[in-house]
Amino acid sequence: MKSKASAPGKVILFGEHFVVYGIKAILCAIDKRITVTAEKTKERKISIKSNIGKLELEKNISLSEINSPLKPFYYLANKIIKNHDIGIEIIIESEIPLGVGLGSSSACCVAGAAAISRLFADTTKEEILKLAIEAEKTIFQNTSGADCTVCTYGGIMEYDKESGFTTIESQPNFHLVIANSNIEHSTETIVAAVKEFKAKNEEEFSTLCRNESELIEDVLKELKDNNIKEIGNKVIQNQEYLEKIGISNDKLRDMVKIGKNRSFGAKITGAGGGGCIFALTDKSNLDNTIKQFKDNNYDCFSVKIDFKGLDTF
Ligand SMILES: Nc1ncnc2c1ncn2[C@@H]1O[C@H](COP(=O)(O)OP(=O)(O)OP(=O)(O)O)[C@@H](O)[C@H]1O
Ligand SMILES: C[C@@](O)(CCO)CC(=O)[O-]
Repeated sequence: MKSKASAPGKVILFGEHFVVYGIKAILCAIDKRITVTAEKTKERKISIKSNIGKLELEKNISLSEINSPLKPFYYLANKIIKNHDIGIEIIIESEIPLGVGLGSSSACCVAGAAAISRLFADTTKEEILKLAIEAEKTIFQNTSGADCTVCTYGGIMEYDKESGFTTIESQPNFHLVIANSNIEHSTETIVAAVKEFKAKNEEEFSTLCRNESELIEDVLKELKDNNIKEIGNKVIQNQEYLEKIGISNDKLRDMVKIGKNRSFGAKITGAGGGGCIFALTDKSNLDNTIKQFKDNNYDCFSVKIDFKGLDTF
């Protein structure tokens, strides 16, 4: 028997990094997915295959001995099958570029947790999310949990570490144009750099947290009225806060400038340091925004909000 699950990637619209320190963020799932297939095998091994590599190991190996990006899958498989006299084969297929802020790791953890656990039981989304966050912590200990949450439930939501998520019901009709700097980042490293910035600039950081929090409350109001122009202005404002905490660079700044030319606003999304920016558009300026990026030789594509979230089949 095979068990298959897919989960979407994500874009953080507002509040990355600050969310790690308890501030609310607004994020949405996007229509690019990772699909994981899991199958029980007679050979008592855990075998994982993906476009980024392969891993085949016995059960019950200590995680500290595993130095592979496929570690979250090993963690999930071992946790779930360790007391069963079987092995497991896991296959990963991805439409989400890796390490560029679009939530490839969370989509992997959510789809992996669902595909593997559902070989044995009808796990709920809540149980799957809990497993996925545990798995993500094997590569990124300090995760706020925001990414796995939106990859599980889909749609657009507000999220904070303490209260979890609330779905935003207005279902805005955005088109997001994503431009990729093609500079890979490690989320863990950038989050650690922000922690250092905070330690050296406590006062400035708490002012920025307050500003971000106010900005997010304003955006939540604008979302109710679908006021895309004003939301675009808030995107521009949020980018300024990200500049201040040091997660931007010359290439990202150039991309944001180009993105702003025709769209309602543009900013980094996710950890930064490299990765992607998005430009907020609707039908009226989608094509012109894409053209701006292409004319300047930047890789770009448009995405829409995914309202489905985790899918199992
Ligand atoms: N196709 C894939 N196959 C297997 N594992 C993958 C794949 N894509 C992503 N991953 C997992 O996700 C990790 C990349 O996570 P990272 O947090 O650095 O980037 P991201 O999730 O794309 O960006 P962000 O967290 O900023 O949204 C990889 O090291 C690997 O563990
Ligand atoms: C940078 C960060 O805020 C988002 C990464 O996609 C980290 C996190 O929320 O875990």
